[in-house]
Amino acid sequence: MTEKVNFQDRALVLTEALPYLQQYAGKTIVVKYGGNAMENDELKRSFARSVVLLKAVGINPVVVHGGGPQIGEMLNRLNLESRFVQGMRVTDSSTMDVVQMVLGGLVNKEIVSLINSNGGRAVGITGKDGRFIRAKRLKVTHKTPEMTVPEIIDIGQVGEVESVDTSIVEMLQHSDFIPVIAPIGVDDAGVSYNINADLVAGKLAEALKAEKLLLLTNTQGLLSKDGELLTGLNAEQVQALINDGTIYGGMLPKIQCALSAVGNGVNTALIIDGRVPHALLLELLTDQGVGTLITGEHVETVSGCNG
Ligand SMILES: Nc1ncnc2c1ncn2[C@@H]1O[C@H](COP(=O)(O)OP(=O)(O)O)[C@@H](O)[C@H]1O
Ligand SMILES: CC(=O)N[C@@H](CCC(=O)OP(=O)(O)O)C(=O)O
Repeated sequence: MTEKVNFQDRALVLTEALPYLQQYAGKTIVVKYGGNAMENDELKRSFARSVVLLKAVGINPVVVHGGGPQIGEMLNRLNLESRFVQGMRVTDSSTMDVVQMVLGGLVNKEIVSLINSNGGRAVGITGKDGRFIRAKRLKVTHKTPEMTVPEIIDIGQVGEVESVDTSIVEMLQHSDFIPVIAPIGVDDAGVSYNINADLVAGKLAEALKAEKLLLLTNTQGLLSKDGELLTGLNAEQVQALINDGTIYGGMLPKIQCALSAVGNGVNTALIIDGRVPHALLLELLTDQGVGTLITGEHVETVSGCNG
């Protein structure tokens, strides 16, 4: 009897997925997999299986990964310092070497292998491949009320995305591969740039005209100072939360790229908890959407409904 109920529950879950499968069939979903959401092997495996499942049912996932904690760990092993300014890693040339080793090598190939060993066909690239992510040096400034002009802070080889050539990603998608992208860009002179992975995911989602941008991180979503999930915010309210320090560090580029993406043609952006096993499937294919939804009009909390 118990078994019968279980089977019925499973069938219900599958039928519940039908409208979402129909809605997302053939659509591109850009998934940013944050280094903080890669907590353990089981979570990484469940992420890879979710990505493979999405591809198998006709959705086009494009993975952009981070790896901030993994870079930090390697810098530590090499006795090099990790320093951040406004959420961006200060990147001198030795740090850039480590960033390329860890993001383009270790992390990228681990995700590729996990997807492949779970039946998918992933290809890992950085923005230097085919020079598809053109970058320029990110200008960071700082101004206190006492200062008349902002001071420029040199944070080294940190880049922002200047343009994205989508042809290599589209070629992979059309050949049924799953692109797995490390956030490294290059300029005309061949200089490499360390780019925050949220910014790459946002710009790529815009360039690909993606249906959704999903940012998987290690919090439930955008939180207030009391740890409550935030709801119903517009861009101005978000700016106020940045000014009063509620949004800081790694959440800054996340919320900014999400707002930019939905302002530039991506239907919705969501910040979701990547520590929940199969968070991707829960968000996309069930009624149990979780996290903070960002649309053109406002930022809201999704719970019990799919954004
Ligand atoms: N208002 C906020 N709500 C949730 N997290 C926040 C907020 N402000 C700052 N953060 C920080 O942002 C972090 C997520 O960004 P980050 O560390 O870069 O993760 P990821 O590796 O997933 O990109 C959270 O762990 C938290 O420390
Ligand atoms: C400029 C800059 O800060 N780049 C990031 C790139 C990795 C990243 O963004 O990783 P997460 O998504 O895990 O935070 C860094 O060096 O940590």
